[in-house]
Amino acid sequence: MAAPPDDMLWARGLHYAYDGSPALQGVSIGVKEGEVVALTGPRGSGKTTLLRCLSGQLLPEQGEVWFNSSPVHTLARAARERLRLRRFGWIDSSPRLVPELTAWENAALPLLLHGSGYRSARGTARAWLERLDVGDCAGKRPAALHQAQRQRVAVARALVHSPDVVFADEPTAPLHQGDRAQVLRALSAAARSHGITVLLATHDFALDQSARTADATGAALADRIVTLTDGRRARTPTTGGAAGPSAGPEGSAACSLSV
Ligand SMILES: Nc1ncnc2c1ncn2[C@@H]1O[C@H](COP(=O)(O)OP(=O)(O)OP(=O)(O)O)[C@@H](O)[C@H]1O
Repeated sequence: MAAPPDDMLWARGLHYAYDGSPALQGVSIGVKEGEVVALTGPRGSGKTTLLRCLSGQLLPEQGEVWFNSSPVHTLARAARERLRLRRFGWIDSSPRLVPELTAWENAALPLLLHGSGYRSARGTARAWLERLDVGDCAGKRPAALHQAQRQRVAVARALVHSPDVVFADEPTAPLHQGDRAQVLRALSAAARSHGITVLLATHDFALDQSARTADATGAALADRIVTLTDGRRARTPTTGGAAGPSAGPEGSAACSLSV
Protein backbone atom coordinates (compact mmCIF):
# COMPACT_ATOMS: atom_id res chain seq x y z
CA MET A 1 0.00 0.00 0.00
CA ALA A 2 1.27 3.49 -0.86
CA ALA A 3 1.13 6.38 1.59
CA PRO A 4 -1.28 9.25 0.88
CA PRO A 5 0.69 11.77 -1.22
CA ASP A 6 -0.17 14.75 0.98
CA ASP A 7 1.17 13.17 4.20
CA MET A 8 4.87 13.69 4.80
CA LEU A 9 4.88 11.06 7.53
CA TRP A 10 2.35 8.29 7.54
CA ALA A 11 1.95 5.10 9.52
CA ARG A 12 -0.64 2.39 9.46
CA GLY A 13 -1.53 -0.35 11.94
CA LEU A 14 1.62 -0.12 14.08
CA HIS A 15 2.13 -2.85 16.65
CA TYR A 16 5.09 -3.03 18.98
CA ALA A 17 5.66 -5.06 22.15
CA TYR A 18 8.48 -5.12 24.70
CA ASP A 19 9.12 -8.72 25.73
CA GLY A 20 5.59 -9.66 24.77
CA SER A 21 4.03 -6.73 26.58
CA PRO A 22 2.17 -4.57 24.02
CA ALA A 23 3.09 -0.90 23.79
CA LEU A 24 1.42 -0.10 20.44
CA GLN A 25 -1.69 -1.94 19.33
CA GLY A 26 -2.58 -0.87 15.82
CA VAL A 27 -1.79 2.86 15.76
CA SER A 28 -2.25 4.78 12.50
CA ILE A 29 -1.31 8.40 11.98
CA GLY A 30 -0.69 10.83 9.13
CA VAL A 31 1.25 14.08 9.44
CA LYS A 32 1.43 16.80 6.84
CA GLU A 33 4.51 18.83 5.97
CA GLY A 34 4.99 21.73 8.38
CA GLU A 35 2.37 20.48 10.84
CA VAL A 36 2.99 20.68 14.57
CA VAL A 37 1.25 17.70 16.17
CA ALA A 38 0.98 17.19 19.93
CA LEU A 39 0.91 13.56 20.96
CA THR A 40 -0.76 13.25 24.34
CA GLY A 41 -1.81 10.45 26.63
CA PRO A 42 -1.14 9.15 30.11
CA ARG A 43 2.20 7.68 31.17
CA GLY A 44 2.84 4.37 29.47
CA SER A 45 0.28 4.97 26.72
CA GLY A 46 2.89 4.44 23.99
CA LYS A 47 3.92 7.98 23.01
CA THR A 48 7.68 7.35 23.10
CA THR A 49 7.32 4.01 21.35
CA LEU A 50 5.27 5.63 18.59
CA LEU A 51 7.86 8.40 18.11
CA ARG A 52 10.62 5.80 17.98
CA CYS A 53 8.76 3.75 15.37
CA LEU A 54 7.96 6.81 13.26
CA SER A 55 11.57 8.01 13.39
CA GLY A 56 12.99 4.62 12.40
CA GLN A 57 14.65 3.92 15.74
CA LEU A 58 12.39 0.92 16.28
CA LEU A 59 10.98 -1.39 13.65
CA PRO A 60 7.31 -2.08 14.25
CA GLU A 61 6.40 -5.75 14.58
CA GLN A 62 3.42 -5.10 12.34
CA GLY A 63 2.41 -2.11 10.30
CA GLU A 64 4.02 0.38 7.97
CA VAL A 65 5.84 3.70 8.30
CA TRP A 66 6.28 5.93 5.27
CA PHE A 67 8.27 9.14 4.98
CA ASN A 68 7.88 11.28 1.86
CA SER A 69 6.12 8.39 0.13
CA SER A 70 9.02 6.00 0.78
CA PRO A 71 8.79 3.06 3.15
CA VAL A 72 10.84 3.31 6.35
CA HIS A 73 9.79 -0.03 7.84
CA THR A 74 11.55 -2.00 5.09
CA LEU A 75 14.83 -0.07 5.21
CA ALA A 76 17.97 -1.77 6.48
CA ARG A 77 19.40 -0.44 9.72
CA ALA A 78 22.17 1.58 8.05
CA ALA A 79 19.70 3.28 5.71
CA ARG A 80 17.39 4.10 8.62
CA GLU A 81 20.32 5.60 10.51
CA ARG A 82 21.24 7.74 7.51
CA LEU A 83 17.62 8.86 7.20
CA ARG A 84 17.53 9.81 10.89
CA LEU A 85 20.82 11.67 10.70
CA ARG A 86 19.94 13.68 7.60
CA ARG A 87 16.22 14.22 7.69
CA PHE A 88 15.13 13.95 11.32
CA GLY A 89 15.91 15.73 14.59
CA TRP A 90 15.28 14.26 18.02
CA ILE A 91 14.84 16.03 21.37
CA ASP A 92 14.78 13.90 24.49
CA SER A 93 13.25 14.72 27.82
CA SER A 94 16.74 15.24 29.17
CA PRO A 95 19.37 17.09 27.16
CA ARG A 96 22.03 14.51 26.39
CA LEU A 97 24.93 16.75 25.50
CA VAL A 98 28.54 15.68 25.12
CA PRO A 99 30.19 17.04 28.27
CA GLU A 100 33.60 17.62 26.65
CA LEU A 101 32.17 19.80 23.87
CA THR A 102 31.04 23.42 24.10
CA ALA A 103 27.43 24.40 23.53
CA TRP A 104 28.04 25.39 19.92
CA GLU A 105 30.01 22.20 19.22
CA ASN A 106 27.15 20.17 20.66
CA ALA A 107 24.63 22.09 18.57
CA ALA A 108 26.76 21.67 15.46
CA LEU A 109 27.17 17.89 15.79
CA PRO A 110 24.64 16.90 13.09
CA LEU A 111 26.34 19.25 10.64
CA LEU A 112 29.81 17.98 11.48
CA LEU A 113 28.59 14.40 11.13
CA HIS A 114 27.20 15.32 7.71
CA GLY A 115 30.64 16.50 6.68
CA SER A 116 30.07 20.27 6.90
CA GLY A 117 33.18 22.37 7.34
CA TYR A 118 34.06 23.43 10.86
CA ARG A 119 33.68 27.16 10.22
CA SER A 120 30.33 26.92 8.46
CA ALA A 121 28.99 24.48 11.09
CA ARG A 122 30.05 26.89 13.80
CA GLY A 123 28.28 29.80 12.12
CA THR A 124 25.04 27.87 11.67
CA ALA A 125 25.11 26.44 15.20
CA ARG A 126 25.76 29.85 16.72
CA ALA A 127 22.88 31.35 14.75
CA TRP A 128 20.52 28.68 16.12
CA LEU A 129 21.78 29.25 19.65
CA GLU A 130 21.10 33.00 19.22
CA ARG A 131 17.61 32.25 17.93
CA LEU A 132 16.98 30.10 21.00
CA ASP A 133 18.27 32.82 23.35
CA VAL A 134 21.41 30.95 24.41
CA GLY A 135 23.87 32.65 22.09
CA ASP A 136 25.92 33.85 25.04
CA CYS A 137 26.40 30.22 26.14
CA ALA A 138 28.01 29.14 22.85
CA GLY A 139 31.51 28.78 24.28
CA LYS A 140 30.51 27.10 27.54
CA ARG A 141 30.50 23.40 28.31
CA PRO A 142 27.26 21.73 29.45
CA ALA A 143 28.37 21.60 33.11
CA ALA A 144 28.46 25.41 33.18
CA LEU A 145 24.89 25.73 31.92
CA HIS A 146 21.52 25.59 33.66
CA GLN A 147 19.20 22.75 32.73
CA ALA A 148 16.98 25.07 30.66
CA GLN A 149 20.02 26.34 28.76
CA ARG A 150 21.18 22.79 28.13
CA GLN A 151 17.75 21.87 26.80
CA ARG A 152 17.82 24.87 24.44
CA VAL A 153 21.18 23.67 23.15
CA ALA A 154 19.58 20.26 22.56
CA VAL A 155 16.75 21.99 20.68
CA ALA A 156 19.32 23.85 18.56
CA ARG A 157 21.07 20.55 17.83
CA ALA A 158 17.77 19.04 16.66
CA LEU A 159 17.13 21.97 14.29
CA VAL A 160 20.62 22.88 13.10
CA HIS A 161 20.64 20.71 9.97
CA SER A 162 17.16 21.92 8.92
CA PRO A 163 15.57 18.49 9.28
CA ASP A 164 12.21 17.70 7.71
CA VAL A 165 10.80 16.37 10.98
CA VAL A 166 11.66 16.97 14.62
CA PHE A 167 10.51 14.39 17.16
CA ALA A 168 10.34 15.88 20.65
CA ASP A 169 9.76 13.41 23.46
CA GLU A 170 8.50 15.41 26.41
CA PRO A 171 11.18 18.05 25.88
CA THR A 172 10.11 20.14 28.86
CA ALA A 173 10.00 17.31 31.41
CA PRO A 174 13.19 18.32 33.26
CA LEU A 175 12.44 22.04 33.31
CA HIS A 176 10.93 24.36 35.87
CA GLN A 177 7.47 25.69 35.14
CA GLY A 178 8.69 29.08 33.90
CA ASP A 179 11.16 27.58 31.44
CA ARG A 180 8.75 25.06 29.98
CA ALA A 181 6.51 27.38 28.02
CA GLN A 182 9.52 29.35 26.81
CA VAL A 183 11.33 26.29 25.44
CA LEU A 184 8.15 25.04 23.76
CA ARG A 185 7.50 28.43 22.19
CA ALA A 186 11.09 28.66 21.00
CA LEU A 187 10.89 25.19 19.43
CA SER A 188 7.54 25.82 17.87
CA ALA A 189 8.43 29.27 16.50
CA ALA A 190 11.73 28.01 15.07
CA ALA A 191 10.02 25.02 13.45
CA ARG A 192 7.25 27.15 11.96
CA SER A 193 9.61 29.75 10.59
CA HIS A 194 11.57 27.00 8.81
CA GLY A 195 8.60 24.83 7.79
CA ILE A 196 9.80 21.94 9.95
CA THR A 197 7.24 19.30 10.91
CA VAL A 198 7.10 18.59 14.65
CA LEU A 199 5.75 15.65 16.62
CA LEU A 200 5.70 16.61 20.26
CA ALA A 201 4.92 14.01 22.94
CA THR A 202 3.45 15.44 26.13
CA HIS A 203 1.77 13.86 29.12
CA ASP A 204 -1.96 13.96 29.34
CA PHE A 205 -2.33 17.29 31.07
CA ALA A 206 -5.79 16.41 32.34
CA LEU A 207 -4.30 13.52 34.29
CA ASP A 208 -0.98 14.98 35.29
CA GLN A 209 -1.48 18.21 37.14
CA SER A 210 2.23 18.87 37.56
CA ALA A 211 2.70 18.97 33.80
CA ARG A 212 -0.45 20.93 33.13
CA THR A 213 1.06 24.28 32.19
CA ALA A 214 3.73 22.89 29.91
CA ASP A 215 1.48 20.43 28.20
CA ALA A 216 -1.35 22.86 27.83
CA THR A 217 1.17 25.14 26.15
CA GLY A 218 2.46 22.32 23.97
CA ALA A 219 -1.07 21.44 22.95
CA ALA A 220 -2.02 25.06 22.35
CA LEU A 221 1.01 25.56 20.13
CA ALA A 222 0.10 22.53 18.04
CA ASP A 223 -2.09 22.42 14.97
CA ARG A 224 -3.58 19.15 16.06
CA ILE A 225 -3.67 16.79 19.01
CA VAL A 226 -3.45 13.02 18.77
CA THR A 227 -4.24 11.12 21.95
CA LEU A 228 -3.04 7.63 22.83
CA THR A 229 -4.49 5.34 25.45
CA ASP A 230 -3.05 1.89 26.12
CA GLY A 231 -1.18 1.90 22.83
CA ARG A 232 -4.21 2.85 20.75
CA ARG A 233 -5.57 6.08 19.30
CA ALA A 234 -8.21 7.43 21.67
CA ARG A 235 -11.60 7.83 20.08
CA THR A 236 -12.89 10.60 22.30
CA PRO A 237 -11.23 13.69 23.75
CA THR A 238 -9.63 12.88 27.07
CA THR A 239 -9.31 16.43 28.28
CA GLY A 240 -11.13 19.62 28.81
CA GLY A 241 -7.77 21.38 29.14
CA ALA A 242 -6.34 24.27 27.20
CA ALA A 243 -6.76 22.50 23.93
CA GLY A 244 -10.47 22.63 24.57
CA PRO A 245 -13.28 20.42 23.45
CA SER A 246 -12.26 20.58 19.81
CA ALA A 247 -9.07 18.72 20.57
CA GLY A 248 -10.15 15.18 19.84
CA PRO A 249 -7.97 12.57 18.25
CA GLU A 250 -8.13 14.40 14.94
CA GLY A 251 -9.28 17.73 16.31
CA SER A 252 -7.52 21.01 15.76
CA ALA A 253 -5.92 22.75 18.69
CA ALA A 254 -6.02 26.48 18.91
CA CYS A 255 -3.00 27.68 17.02
CA SER A 256 -2.26 30.88 18.84
CA LEU A 257 1.45 31.13 18.35
CA SER A 258 2.62 34.68 18.17
CA VAL A 259 6.30 34.46 19.06
N1 LIG B 1 12.49 -0.42 27.04
C1 LIG B 1 11.33 -0.92 27.49
N2 LIG B 1 11.28 -2.16 28.00
C2 LIG B 1 10.12 -2.68 28.44
N3 LIG B 1 8.94 -2.03 28.44
C3 LIG B 1 8.94 -0.78 27.96
C4 LIG B 1 10.13 -0.15 27.46
N4 LIG B 1 9.81 1.09 27.05
C5 LIG B 1 8.49 1.25 27.27
N5 LIG B 1 7.96 0.13 27.83
C6 LIG B 1 6.56 -0.09 28.16
O1 LIG B 1 5.79 0.14 26.99
C7 LIG B 1 4.60 0.86 27.30
C8 LIG B 1 4.58 2.17 26.51
O2 LIG B 1 5.69 2.96 26.97
P1 LIG B 1 6.06 4.36 26.33
O3 LIG B 1 7.30 4.82 26.99
O4 LIG B 1 6.04 4.24 24.87
O5 LIG B 1 4.81 5.24 26.78
P2 LIG B 1 4.75 6.81 27.06
O6 LIG B 1 3.36 7.20 26.78
O7 LIG B 1 5.83 7.49 26.30
O8 LIG B 1 5.05 6.87 28.59
P3 LIG B 1 5.77 8.04 29.43
O9 LIG B 1 4.87 9.21 29.31
O10 LIG B 1 5.87 7.50 30.80
O11 LIG B 1 7.11 8.25 28.78
C9 LIG B 1 4.62 1.07 28.81
O12 LIG B 1 3.86 0.03 29.39
C10 LIG B 1 6.07 0.93 29.17
O13 LIG B 1 6.21 0.44 30.48
